[in-house]
Amino acid sequence: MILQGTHCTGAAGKPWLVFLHGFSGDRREWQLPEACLGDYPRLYLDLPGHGESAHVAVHDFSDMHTLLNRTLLSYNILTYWLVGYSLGGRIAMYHACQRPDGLQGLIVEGAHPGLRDDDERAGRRASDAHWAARFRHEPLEAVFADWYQQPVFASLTDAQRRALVALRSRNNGATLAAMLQATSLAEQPDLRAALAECAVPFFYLYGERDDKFRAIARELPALGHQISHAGHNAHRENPVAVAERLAQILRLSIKDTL
Ligand SMILES: C=C(O[C@H]1C=C[C@H](C(=O)CCC(=O)O)[C@@H](C(=O)O)[C@@H]1O)C(=O)O
Repeated sequence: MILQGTHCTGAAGKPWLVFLHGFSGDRREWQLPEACLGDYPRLYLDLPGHGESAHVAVHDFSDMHTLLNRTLLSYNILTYWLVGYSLGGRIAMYHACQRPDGLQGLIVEGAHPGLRDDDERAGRRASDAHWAARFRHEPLEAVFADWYQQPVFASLTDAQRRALVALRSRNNGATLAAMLQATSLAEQPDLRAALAECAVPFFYLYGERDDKFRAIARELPALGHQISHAGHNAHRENPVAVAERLAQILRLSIKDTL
């Protein structure tokens, strides 16, 4: 079993860029201008429980790491950069902390490195169990209408919320719920110490209107980049700025290694 994805060819000698979307998204959400990244080979994956990987399930982060490794191998991807948004960023950070062969760099957008406090974990576990029960048993339109009222999405306009609710309601509620709990922030180790020892270049993008993750960026041993005119989902709200920043990061990092 591997994850389904879309792969795009690139210039010889360039590392693969592997994109991991956020909770309730899918591979298609990375609508980044081809002009910025087109000469890199790219793989856009659907995470377990999502898109064309809806039938794929994982039990925990270790299982997700093993599945990602198997998927990369099946695409014969031997050297790559990981680009992960939110849930995809947490999965990418966990993967990087296992020091996988072939990983050249880590770019994370608006993702949490892990909770420090057991009470916080217990609270998050209960909250994610509540959301999971709603995703399993209620109409997705009603659940996502409440989901996008969470503080992390405070910067969204009503029109942006309506568009996201319509888009995200095409998911399978039961498989979303399973992934939400299997890879809940409550189940993720606190990765801060391991990230500080991260053996590859580590970059962290955040939307200028995403107060929560702008603050988290300051705690991390990563080069932080603010994306203007954007909230939590920066690549959706300002794809040009995200693509240009990715291209700059790659250009400068790969030049340094030549
Ligand atoms: C509510 C919080 O966390 C949830 C929101 C963001 C994460 C995500 O992937 C959402 C993607 C989107 O809807 O655009 C999600 C996750 O990391 O799994 C969280 O469950 C919060 O305040 O951190």
